[in-house]
Amino acid sequence: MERTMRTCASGARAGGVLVWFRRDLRIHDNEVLHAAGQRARELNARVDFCYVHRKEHPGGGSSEPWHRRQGGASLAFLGSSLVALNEILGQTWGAELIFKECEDDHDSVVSALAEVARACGSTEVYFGRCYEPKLREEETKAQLQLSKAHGIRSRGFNTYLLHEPSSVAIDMRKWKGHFGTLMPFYTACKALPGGCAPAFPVPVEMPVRDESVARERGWSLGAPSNNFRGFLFPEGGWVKMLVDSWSAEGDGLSGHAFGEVRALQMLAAFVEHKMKRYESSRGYADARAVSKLSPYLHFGVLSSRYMVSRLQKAGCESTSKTFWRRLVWRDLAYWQLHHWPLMATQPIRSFYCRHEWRRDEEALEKWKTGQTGYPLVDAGMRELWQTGWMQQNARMCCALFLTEYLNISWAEGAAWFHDTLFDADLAINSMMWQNAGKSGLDQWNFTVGPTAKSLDPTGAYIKEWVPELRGLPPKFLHAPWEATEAVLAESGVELGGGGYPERMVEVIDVGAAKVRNLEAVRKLRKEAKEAGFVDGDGYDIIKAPRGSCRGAPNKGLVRVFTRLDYRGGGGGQRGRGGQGRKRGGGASSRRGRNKGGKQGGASKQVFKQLSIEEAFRL
Ligand SMILES: Cc1cc2nc3c(=O)[nH]c(=O)nc-3n(C[C@H](O)[C@H](O)[C@H](O)COP(=O)(O)OP(=O)(O)OC[C@H]3O[C@@H](n4cnc5c(N)ncnc54)[C@H](O)[C@@H]3O)c2cc1C
Repeated sequence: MERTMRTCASGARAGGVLVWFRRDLRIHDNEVLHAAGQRARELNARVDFCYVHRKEHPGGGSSEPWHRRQGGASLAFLGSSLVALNEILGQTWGAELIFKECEDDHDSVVSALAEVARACGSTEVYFGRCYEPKLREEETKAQLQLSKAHGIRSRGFNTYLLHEPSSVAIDMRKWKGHFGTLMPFYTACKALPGGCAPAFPVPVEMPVRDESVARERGWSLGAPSNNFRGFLFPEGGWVKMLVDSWSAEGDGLSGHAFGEVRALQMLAAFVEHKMKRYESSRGYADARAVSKLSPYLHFGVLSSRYMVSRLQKAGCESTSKTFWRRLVWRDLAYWQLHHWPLMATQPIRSFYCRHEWRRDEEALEKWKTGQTGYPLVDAGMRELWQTGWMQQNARMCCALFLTEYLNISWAEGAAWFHDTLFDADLAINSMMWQNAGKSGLDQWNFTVGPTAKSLDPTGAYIKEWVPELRGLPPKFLHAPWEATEAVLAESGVELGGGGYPERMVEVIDVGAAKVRNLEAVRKLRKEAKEAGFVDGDGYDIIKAPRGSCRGAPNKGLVRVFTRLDYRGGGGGQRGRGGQGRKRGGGASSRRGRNKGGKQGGASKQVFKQLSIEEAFRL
């Protein structure tokens, strides 16, 4: 990045542009910065930069202690990213990031913005659009009130996604398969005019002020970092452990662990060293072939559009089709959130709200704290707690353990992940947990069982996160209960008592546990069938939200993928004894699956008897 210090000509008139950073905490590929710089030059004025922090995290709302609050871990990542942003603004243009804290309501955000704008003499506010329902609402309100009450113009830009969610509609005249999975979405994205816009370079010049507005007013600045740390890390302990675990992440990379410099270095290192191995090795829990870029993407420290252009140059589409589509999955999650704004808590297949989940606080707590007695699950959950991150197949393994084996609601799991993940992302987390709970658009057609060796063939991952088992010979690491008393004694391993926990009683027989869950799903689907939510071929039917597709038959009633074992057929999953489908292990490619026969089938008859309103009131 080229560094240029450019201050505003003395005597510049008031009337500048305030850049309101949100989920675009970077200076590379940021259209907001280009537009603001250009506009300020037209006005012969200055650009100022601010971040408005709602005291409650946007995903939150609970009154639990700070560190348990929704989004707690990702809040730590946010704080560190703001420190890094302030540093890079200073280094690049000699600018500062004004940090303004306010209450957790839209009016307070608008007041804070207006106060900063007034202090800076800004008459316009430019920002990157956000796509979570609460944040969308926030910006709509801000634009209206800034204009009406304060005479401040505002402009939003898409700095976050490859495609605006509202612009993508699946063409059901051309797509004959299931609705809402990756391929029809990807096809719809590719059909959009203009495709994905090119990435913006870092602006060479930026008209910024000489003096510090924040210091004059006694407001916080990004630097010194204590301002953020004092606010965001009040308890040390857990949060400090998370931040330190990422700061220690070396890979020979230099600089701040959380800013865009690090993200760009990580992307370059991924392309050079890991991309070729992604197809074959992405499924290992030890993260040897994945990018670990998720928190940077979540907060917009890394631009997804820039990432695509970098991957394109590196020939990713042919080297790793799966990685090439990862950011399409990300867009798909936001498209789902756009159309199902309540999907963090409400099943997309609405009738799955009748699923009889178990309520069992003790079991849930054991799962959260990595004390289930299944080493792979416990390793994942402990890594999550200690680092705020877990590899995708490990996430799936832990998620399926909760939903399919313990029959505890996906919503409980989603809430815990949302609190403890560094990359906690309302859209992606909700999509994945809905799928794990079978109420999402894409019921997972596989299982990653709690003893699946494919994630950790040598047991090194288990050894790292479950130190109680380190002495065991590798062949027993996934199932220590299979070791004889003599082997346990020789290895210095104790099961139960003060040692590693015995398996939870309800899942000692994993086969029976899965059958319990299968029966619960079949029961609710029986009722759903009577109500007309299941078509003649046994597929679930949902009503496609307005704007999500074109040309859907049956007044927008569309068929969604439904597992074979739910439809009454044999095992709907490949693999035996809880093994993952294949080593690469993703949730995608189910060859032939999406060619799903005729749309609607016999359900047309059923729906004739029930009005749509009646059906969807159920
Ligand atoms: C139960 C569960 C919960 C999850 N919750 C989150 C979450 O809150 N936030 C989050 O970012 N990811 C979530 N994921 C998706 C995925 O596990 C992570 O994105 C990935 O593990 C992050 O590691 P990475 O950056 O090395 O991924 P890579 O494999 O290197 O992929 C690169 C990027 O692509 C995107 N991506 C990858 N997989 C997916 C996916 N399935 N859906 C959408 N985008 C994807 C992410 O932005 C990721 O950083 C969840 C997965 C599961 C099974």
